[in-house]
Amino acid sequence: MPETEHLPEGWEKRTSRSTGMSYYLNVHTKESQWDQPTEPAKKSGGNGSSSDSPSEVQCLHLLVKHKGSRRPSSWREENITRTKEEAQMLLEIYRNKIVNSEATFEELARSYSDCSSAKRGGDLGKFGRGQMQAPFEKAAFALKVGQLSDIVDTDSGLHIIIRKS
Ligand SMILES: O=C(O)CN(Cc1ccccc1)C(=O)c1nc(-c2ccccc2)[nH]c1C(=O)O
Repeated sequence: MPETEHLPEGWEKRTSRSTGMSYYLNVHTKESQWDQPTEPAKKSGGNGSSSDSPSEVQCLHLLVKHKGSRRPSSWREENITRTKEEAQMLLEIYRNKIVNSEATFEELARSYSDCSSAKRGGDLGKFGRGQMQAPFEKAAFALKVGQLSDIVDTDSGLHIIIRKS
């Protein structure tokens, strides 16, 4: 049930089922955002595209590499020897902690991601189509704002992704 609070016209406060984090839904365009709105909700998509197919997304990710990764090395471990199955098990543990609100995505990415973005809590910033490996792009652009992905397999390793905007 959407929570109500003193919001500008056309906005509803929602809570992400996967992370428990609050976000704001524009009831006209169905676009959503993390930041509390200060202006009335616009009645049409910003660049003409609906939120169903955004031109760019902003995501965090947590990468767990394995011995079959294209570059089995990271800031955490010079020579990564874990198997792909072990990487899968680790990510399932991390994902469950996030879903159960035992830890935040950022905390776990900062500690355990094998990507250089770990130091930014896994933040990749905004990216458009054609910038990331295909499986990563497909998963990221399929997410709603606030949604946590299943485990995604790329040449770099195994990932979980959360969409911020
Ligand atoms: O795949 C490779 O041959 C090497 N890479 C690519 C890379 C290496 C350094 C910085 C960014 C990307 C990685 O393994 C890698 N991929 C990523 C990645 C993959 C998908 C989405 C975002 C980042 N991060 C890293 C990293 O070391 O930090």
